[in-house]
Amino acid sequence: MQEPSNIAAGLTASAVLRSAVTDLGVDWQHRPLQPEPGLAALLAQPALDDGAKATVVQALGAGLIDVCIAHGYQSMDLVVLHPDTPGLEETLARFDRPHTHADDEVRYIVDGAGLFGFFDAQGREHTVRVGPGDYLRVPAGAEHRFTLTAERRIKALRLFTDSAGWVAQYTAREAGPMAVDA
Ligand SMILES: CSCCC(=O)/C(O)=C/O
Ligand SMILES: [Fe+2]
Ligand code: NI
Repeated sequence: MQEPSNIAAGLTASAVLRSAVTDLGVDWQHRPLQPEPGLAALLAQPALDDGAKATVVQALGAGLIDVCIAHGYQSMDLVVLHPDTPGLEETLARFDRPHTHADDEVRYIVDGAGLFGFFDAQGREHTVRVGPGDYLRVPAGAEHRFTLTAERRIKALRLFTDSAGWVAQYTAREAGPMAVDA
């Protein structure tokens, strides 16, 4: 049984993190995921073929139509990363360096977990661990980075205004490796 002081400390830390991330313009919500059994079975698979990815987007994308309308997102896809993803570490190396994007970075996590780091004006990093049901919208130009937890597994819907090229523009910030045990 946690001591009340620890519970209070935990709640305070969470509120401080949420406040810091929100102050950076990041929209961080929890939208509970309630997949029907067939979809849950798909999400439980490590890898998905294109047909299965399209099924997931079709089933869960409708729940995000409000943000598509509010922010003009035109397309959606599903990113699937798992331990046997070819070139996984090289892919992660592209995103665990502080960077920005010319477009919003919008992710709805539907399986697995990930870690986003956000940098404030004082150069402090605020790390958010996301899991199923977590929705994040990182506004264009907001400095961040991303990696996977030790589980090396995530499935996330990605919403785009323009999916022409999801390019990371690296900033000059020096940052050590992200702690993956968050
Ligand atoms: C799970 S999204 C893959 C990482 C990515 O697209 C990005 O830009 C992270 O900052
Ligand atoms: Fe990014
Ligand atoms: Ni939930």
